[in-house]
Amino acid sequence: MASFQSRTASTTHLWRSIDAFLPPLNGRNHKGQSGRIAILGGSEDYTGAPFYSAMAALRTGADLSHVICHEKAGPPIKCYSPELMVHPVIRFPRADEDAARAARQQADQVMDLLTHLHVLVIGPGLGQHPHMQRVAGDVLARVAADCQAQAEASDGATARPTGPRGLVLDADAIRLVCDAPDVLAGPRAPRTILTPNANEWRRLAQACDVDLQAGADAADPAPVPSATLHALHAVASRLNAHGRVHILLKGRADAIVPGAAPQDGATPEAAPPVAICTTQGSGRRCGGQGDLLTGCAAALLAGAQLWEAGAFQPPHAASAQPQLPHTLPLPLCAAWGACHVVRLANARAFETHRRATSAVEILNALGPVMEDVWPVEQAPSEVTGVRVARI
Ligand SMILES: NC(=O)C1=CN([C@@H]2O[C@H](COP(=O)(O)OP(=O)(O)OC[C@H]3O[C@@H](n4cnc5c(N)ncnc54)[C@H](O)[C@@H]3O)[C@@H](O)[C@H]2O)[C@@H](O)CC1
Ligand SMILES: Nc1ncnc2c1ncn2[C@@H]1O[C@H](COP(=O)(O)OP(=O)(O)OP(=O)(O)O)[C@@H](O)[C@H]1O
Repeated sequence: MASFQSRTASTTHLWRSIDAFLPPLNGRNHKGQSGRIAILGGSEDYTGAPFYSAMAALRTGADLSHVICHEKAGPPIKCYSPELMVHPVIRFPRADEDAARAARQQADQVMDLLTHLHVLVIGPGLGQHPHMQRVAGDVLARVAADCQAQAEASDGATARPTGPRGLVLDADAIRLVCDAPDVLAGPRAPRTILTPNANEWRRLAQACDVDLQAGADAADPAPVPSATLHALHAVASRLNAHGRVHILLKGRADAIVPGAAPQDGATPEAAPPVAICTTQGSGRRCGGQGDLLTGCAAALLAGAQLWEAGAFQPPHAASAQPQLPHTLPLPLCAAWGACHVVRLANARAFETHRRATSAVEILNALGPVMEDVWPVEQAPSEVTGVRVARI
């Protein structure tokens, strides 16, 4: 197998791109304009995962965070935080009910909740119960089809999208893609970031008929071996040949690779950009960290897509919206940014909590880390000035 021709995006370029598309906090935008996120997950067994994901989205700067979950997961998640909007609309069908019909009806309810949202995360705590998988699979297929249809309808017109145009798929939602590898194949499919861990990656590669042993070289000194990057590109391209799907493989170094059809005779500059995140975390590897990553990625992807749509009021009344300094794919930047801040938050939480570090401490470190990495710019005088009116 030929070695994979890719170019690694520089950290500075990734950082600057995120700096440009992070929603400005200048008092000129209204609630929801900095990102409306939903998490579809949360089952009888797993209620922490969607909580971590939804809260991480808020801590990364999204305005509104919804959790759409199983009816038995709703009450505990509501008790964890008053900040989340929790919709426990999934319930197991009764014995006398047609299971497929019940799943379709519940997927209808979910679709209604997704109207006007920017990014949907599917997977945290979803579990493998056939009914949860069926509802989530139905929603995934419909979001993908709606996004494609809306994009086609708005070609040459100004029609506005009504559902999420970005997806983050994790954990048991990756099974949905393994079961239906064509679900995201459209040229205008939602921009999607898949975030498999090592197990999920093996399953996904197998479903896409990509051999992880091909070209493997145990002596490859790179943080992410060339053969792995090649396989990531092959899987992402199998899922979508138009560059709409990115895979973020989590591990000692995180690799983010876009899919696209390789071009014959492409110059090195035209090679697909990949992002590698080796930011120092800590040795602590507690459950829930992947869930935090999904929420961060969703918030950043929402910001990127809103920036692209020109949705933000510029920082100052007379200024224009900042331009992206580099032409890196937006999901690549969002995914790298999420890896970077979650690793930094892990390290920061570990400084205090050491062996007791858990996902909640990492969540609490996210805000300070965001401020360290992308400080909120000095607000203009029109919003900082305090005037006391004397009557
Ligand atoms: N508090 C919560 O509610 C949490 C719920 N979670 C949910 O739990 C469900 C199942 O997650 P699991 O963590 O069991 O499934 P995984 O597929 O992540 O792990 C299954 C097994 O593989 C092992 N494993 C994990 N990462 C590995 C790696 N890099 N290399 C080698 N082996 C590895 C694990 O030790 C485990 O025994 C998902 O729905 C997930 O969303 C998790 O996200 C953790 C937190
Ligand atoms: N060996 C490692 N060293 C350093 N960081 C790691 C390592 N493995 C994973 N990470 C980081 O932890 C984060 C979550 O990855 P992880 O593999 O734990 O996901 P997960 O198994 O899906 O998590 P969850 O417990 O939420 O289901 C990623 O951002 C990754 O950067």
